[in-house]
Amino acid sequence: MGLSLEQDITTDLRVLESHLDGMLNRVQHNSLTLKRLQSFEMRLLGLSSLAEMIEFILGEAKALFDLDVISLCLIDAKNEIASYLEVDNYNYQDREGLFLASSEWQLRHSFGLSDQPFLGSYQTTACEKFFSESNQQKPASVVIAPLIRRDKYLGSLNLGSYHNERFMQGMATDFVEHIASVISICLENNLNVETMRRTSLVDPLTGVNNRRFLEQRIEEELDRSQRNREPLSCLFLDIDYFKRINDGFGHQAGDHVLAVVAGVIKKVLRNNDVLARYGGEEFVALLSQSDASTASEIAERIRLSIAKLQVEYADQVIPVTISIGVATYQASRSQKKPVTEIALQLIQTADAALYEAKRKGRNRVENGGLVLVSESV
Ligand SMILES: Nc1nc2c(ncn2[C@@H]2O[C@H](COP(=O)(O)OP(=O)(O)OP(=O)(O)O)[C@@H](O)[C@H]2O)c(=O)[nH]1
Repeated sequence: MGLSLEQDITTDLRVLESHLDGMLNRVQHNSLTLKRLQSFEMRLLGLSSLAEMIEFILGEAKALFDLDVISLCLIDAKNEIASYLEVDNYNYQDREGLFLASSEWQLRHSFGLSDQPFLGSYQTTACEKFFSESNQQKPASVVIAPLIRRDKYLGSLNLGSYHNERFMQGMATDFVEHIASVISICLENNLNVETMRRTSLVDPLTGVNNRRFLEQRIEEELDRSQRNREPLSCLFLDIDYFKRINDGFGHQAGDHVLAVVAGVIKKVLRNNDVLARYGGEEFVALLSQSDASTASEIAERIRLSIAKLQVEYADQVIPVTISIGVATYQASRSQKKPVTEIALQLIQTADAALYEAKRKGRNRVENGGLVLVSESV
């Protein structure tokens, strides 16, 4: 009797011990998960661009949370996200796991998604939209968590596992809801920052960049041109007799001409060239990897395209011409100077060439040549 009681107690103790071990393991596991989550959040909050944020979520979260598949769907009704990413040279169209949806309803309708995360088995018709990578194995169970901020639906975070039991209906969703809410805050913040960054550097009338942007970019372009020993050309463009257009057709017609002319110049330039409205009816373009003769050819193409324009406004046709001054910085043939000094020289030389073009009768291109040419070369 005494022995059997002792045996019972020993067995109970062993069971208790193993329960305790199990609990300790779970506590350790949870504390590790919590630490990982905190570090994920801290790093996420420190990111300052949309592209960085997308890369971080798609790249790091998969390993961090031991997922087989992850994707991010962002609502981009006004095509803003696409244009921000494009400007940053982020190849969003080929980024595996990133989807831009044109409307909130596209998601809500296709999935019947409420404000709560969906957890459960992968269902082809419903889930395909969120996990539609070409040759990738489809997940067996998924979580689709809406990203919502101030009642606005921003997209969804989609997690998948090849194991059927990883995400099952009825499981607690606090963890994923928490991550989704932190991502939503970061997404909203980054979108606001990107919008502010662009609007403060864009001229609202013409949609091209403003002088502030040019002043930032010209130094970066010169740095690059020095590093790669490549030429950089600058065009100074000014609409001819613009005052007459304003006086003859009205200020609004003048505004319309400015926007049309900016559009034509932009069309002739390459995507990576810089175009900025410098002042009233003046524009400056920076052409990377373009020597003096290439720059003159491009300027001539712009001049011709504008001379051929038929700008229509309020049933009237407004004739427009433009004069262009060209200047080129050739790293291999120039004196070593700080980029701020080169920038100033480049713009001043192009401006002086423009003045020549005006003096010689307008609707023409004048080339001011190379800046800061070194005597020793
Ligand atoms: N409509 C409109 N006019 C502007 C804007 N900014 C500047 N202007 C006008 O642009 C005109 C520039 O005139 P001028 O500097 O005399 O030069 P111009 O008439 O183009 O003559 P040239 O440059 O010598 O061929 C001025 O009448 C300005 O009021 C703008 O945003 N919209």
